[in-house]
Amino acid sequence: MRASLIQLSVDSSDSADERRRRAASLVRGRAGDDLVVLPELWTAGAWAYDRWEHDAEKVDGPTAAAMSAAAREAGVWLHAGSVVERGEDGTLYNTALLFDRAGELRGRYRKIHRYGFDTGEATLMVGGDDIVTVPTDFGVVGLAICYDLRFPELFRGLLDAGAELVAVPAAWPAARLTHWRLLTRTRALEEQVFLLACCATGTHGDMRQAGHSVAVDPWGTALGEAGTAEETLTVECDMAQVARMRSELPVLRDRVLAIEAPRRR
Ligand SMILES: NC(=O)CCC(=O)C(=O)O
Repeated sequence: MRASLIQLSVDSSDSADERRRRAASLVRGRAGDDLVVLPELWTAGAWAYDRWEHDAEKVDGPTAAAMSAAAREAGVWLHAGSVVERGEDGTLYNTALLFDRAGELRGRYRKIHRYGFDTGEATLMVGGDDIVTVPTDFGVVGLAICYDLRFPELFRGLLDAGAELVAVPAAWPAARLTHWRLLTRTRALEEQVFLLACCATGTHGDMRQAGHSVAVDPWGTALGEAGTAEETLTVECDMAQVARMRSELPVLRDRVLAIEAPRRR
């Protein structure tokens, strides 16, 4: 299985329309890949809160239309990162979209954990409720977004729902690159999944993005890691490695599901 992570630059110097055109053209250039992944909120900008009301769109809005067409033209599964979704009642969500090779929307995940500690996303958006996995022709894909990386219970839920690969679009700040590196490897290793984490680069909302998109295998080894410029990282994933590792190092079998709280003396 061949996957590409398109590490887009999301910079205050260009517009959502320009980025949409650029992303569509980069996706069309990935014919022959099985899966292509884009970053979090790459149209509006994950840290450009002042753009969200303006750039919010319905789940079948302009980003979905452009990405569906690009997926179909390239014949790839496309994880189109996430968009600022405007729900039926006007509520905003951070929503990831997964299209199949025919451009059909096959997965939609509303980010469960909102970043901001009572500011930004945590106040402007509503969190989702559902764990989402999608069967594909190369394995079961689980969906998570950026800050979700800090919550292992979501990844355990994705594992229990059958995930063999988790795609994580992100807009992680450069200042916390150490956390990004640790968490991406750890989530892949603990769930014994491939983890494809596609981060934005560039600066918007005064926040410099980390870049360093990474593909990690179930052993916790990075198959490839991007730098800090806009670039496409392409890796080969041997999906059979998931079953092999789960059988050769069967730690998941040793889970104790009901751990009692320690007794106080
Ligand atoms: N966009 C995000 O979810 C940011 C997460 C973040 O900055 C962090 O967890 O640290």
